[in-house]
Amino acid sequence: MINNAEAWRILDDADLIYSEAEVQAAITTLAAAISARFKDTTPLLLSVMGGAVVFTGQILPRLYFPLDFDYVHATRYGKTTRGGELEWIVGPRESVAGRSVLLLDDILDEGHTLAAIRSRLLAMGAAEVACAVLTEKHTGQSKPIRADFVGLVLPNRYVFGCGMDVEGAWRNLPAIYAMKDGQT
Ligand SMILES: O=P(O)(O)OC[C@H]1O[C@H](OP(=O)(O)OP(=O)(O)O)[C@H](O)[C@@H]1O
Ligand code: HPA
Repeated sequence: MINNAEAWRILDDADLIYSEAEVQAAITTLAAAISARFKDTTPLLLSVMGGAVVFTGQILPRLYFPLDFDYVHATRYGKTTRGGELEWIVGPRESVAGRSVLLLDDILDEGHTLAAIRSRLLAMGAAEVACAVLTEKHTGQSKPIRADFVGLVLPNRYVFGCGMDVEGAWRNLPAIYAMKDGQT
């Protein structure tokens, strides 16, 4: 991980994109939309670790329907700000067969992570796979997947906070920041 001084420098230089209050309002709105869609379904919620940890913890108590909960762990950015090959750390368990699955993640960026997870779940027999993301980045490029539920739209910059890390740091911030242009 980057050192303490570097982490503070990145935060000092960053631009606030969404305040904590805006994030909380978006999660409340998302929770209502997801609850309306799944109230008769009892889906399996799968949190995509580690970035989804904050979003998952904040949205779960606002979801008003019976659900099963589990997680997968996959990464393709590691401690960098550029995506690479997807590395599986914990895959889905066999119990997804026949289930309606809702993936929760912090960010849909280029879309390769959620697309790969969805493919693997469908290959394991999941009946349907929907995606809810706290944020989606407007990359200007086509993506291999669409999210069914999107909380907040992001500019095409490297962001951090609310579960999203910059070189391992600052997942714990309650608001969302963008790194100063040219810093990545
Ligand atoms: O749409 P994509 O371009 O594929 O990027 C999105 C993914 O990138 C981040 O994960 P990361 O690989 O950084 O691992 P992390 O969850 O441990 O931060 C994030 O949590 C998403 O899962
Ligand atoms: O902009 C980002 N920030 C943090 N993590 C990410 N994973 C994909 N894109 C990003």
